[in-house]
Amino acid sequence: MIVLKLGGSVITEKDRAETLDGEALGRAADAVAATLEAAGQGPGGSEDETADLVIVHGGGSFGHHNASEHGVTTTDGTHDAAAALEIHGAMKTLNQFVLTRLLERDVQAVPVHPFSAGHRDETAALEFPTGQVETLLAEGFVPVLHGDMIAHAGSGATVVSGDELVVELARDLEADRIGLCSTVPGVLDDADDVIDRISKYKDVESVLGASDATDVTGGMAAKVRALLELEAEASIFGLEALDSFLRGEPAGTTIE
Ligand SMILES: Nc1ncnc2c1ncn2[C@@H]1O[C@H](COP(=O)(O)OP(=O)(O)OP(=O)(O)O)[C@@H](O)[C@H]1O
Ligand SMILES: C=C(C)CCOP(=O)(O)O
Repeated sequence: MIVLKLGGSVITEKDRAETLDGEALGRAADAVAATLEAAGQGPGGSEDETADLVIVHGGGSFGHHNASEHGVTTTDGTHDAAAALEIHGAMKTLNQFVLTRLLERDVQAVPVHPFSAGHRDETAALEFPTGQVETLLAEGFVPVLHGDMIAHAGSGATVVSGDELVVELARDLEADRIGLCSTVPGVLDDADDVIDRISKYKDVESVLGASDATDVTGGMAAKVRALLELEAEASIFGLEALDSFLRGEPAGTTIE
């Protein structure tokens, strides 16, 4: 079981509103298709083995810009349905691009829109039932989720990041491999070298920042913090290492 996040910073041009990075998305889709084919789920595969894969994608220049304009974050919500729908709509547009690129490569990708599936309680804890994802996997689909809006008790609707969804899914589905593919080759130290392993937040706190682009969900700092909550190891790596990650090889930074 692999849970893979395709970061919005990879598949879009994050500093230009609603602009896809079609080439990068195509490369990511190629890597996914090749992995499934090797495991027998693609057009040339033997179907003797299967590789369960759940994909989550982030927002990049879809979603973050809209959320920022409406002052909506993971903690500051809105009761304005039009604002919520605009943010959700931007994410669904990007989701459609991702699904199309995967379907073109015979990956049996189907959407799961988190706005219709989960909620946060009064303490902001995320409740995300995964029965639909498990059923889709068992039926041979590749569920494709995305950062989205989510009902939030007492705050209307807030943003849920793809990173939070990765953590929930990885825990519930007992993922063997968890990867965040981002626009950087890993978590970088203050000399811009990739940090090999991270086991404590305080060891790297001083080098962790937000995203360079418009981002309402906390950038690298939020990613590392979220992944450290998991018992299983997770990796943060760049697009050039996606093939290696999917093959089960080390990639980028390992979060223990
Ligand atoms: N120490 C660090 N190492 C690497 N990147 C860092 C670091 N500190 C801050 N960053 C920023 O974090 C960004 C990656 O986080 P970001 O949330 O933009 O990624 P993403 O998940 O790919 O995109 P999205 O949130 O749109 O899905 C990098 O592009 C960089 O600007
Ligand atoms: C901005 C929205 C709606 C989702 C952001 O998801 P992320 O890019 O994974 O943090």
